[in-house]
Amino acid sequence: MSIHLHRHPQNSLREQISTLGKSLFDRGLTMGSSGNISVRLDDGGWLMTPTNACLGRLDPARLSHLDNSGQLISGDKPTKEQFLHMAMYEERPQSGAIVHLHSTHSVAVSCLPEVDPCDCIPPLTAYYVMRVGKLPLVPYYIPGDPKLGDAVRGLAGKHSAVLLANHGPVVAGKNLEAAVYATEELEETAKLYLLLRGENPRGLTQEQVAELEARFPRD
Ligand SMILES: O=C(CO)COP(=O)(O)O
Ligand SMILES: [Zn+2]
Repeated sequence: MSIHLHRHPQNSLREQISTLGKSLFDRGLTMGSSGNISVRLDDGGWLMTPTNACLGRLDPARLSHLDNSGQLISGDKPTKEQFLHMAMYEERPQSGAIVHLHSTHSVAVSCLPEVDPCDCIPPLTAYYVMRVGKLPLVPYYIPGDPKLGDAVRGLAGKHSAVLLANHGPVVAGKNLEAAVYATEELEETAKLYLLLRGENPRGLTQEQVAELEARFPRD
């Protein structure tokens, strides 16, 4: 008797969401049941992490599968930030994945009184410019507030990453790996920014930033 193993095209994406979620959680990049991940599917639908799920213990089979209007097709109830993710995708047809975390240093920066709301972290390193670029601050809303979607809609066309005030980063990438790399770069640069606070550090010059943007365009 032959065994026919049918591999659903979503299977590897489901596994990748769970593996990278665990990697982020295991390294302390988000705590408890905070944070959420989504991936856009070829048919315009999405896979999203369920609400109240721990990113360290995702079950690939229970991820929320949504159609292209955001209706749940299968799996557990989606993240309460579903509309935030969908608003970001709407503005960014080139983005295939979004990661939202409560990564500590990024959240700390989101609480500082002196941050420039148009650009929360200066261009300290080349990789920050290459992966993140300018980081606008989104005013505070309660988690899951549909108004968060409206607030990012005006920013996400120009920016692949935004920082939610007193909450955390939301980062888009062309695929999940790219979104995770950018989130990690953002968190490390937030840490550097806090380490160097009060030291008047030299950032990259406008010319150095322009050279990086020409050589390594972000999507
Ligand atoms: O980070 C979160 C809310 O902003 C977590 O919410 P969910 O558990 O609904 O994904
Ligand atoms: Zn959150």
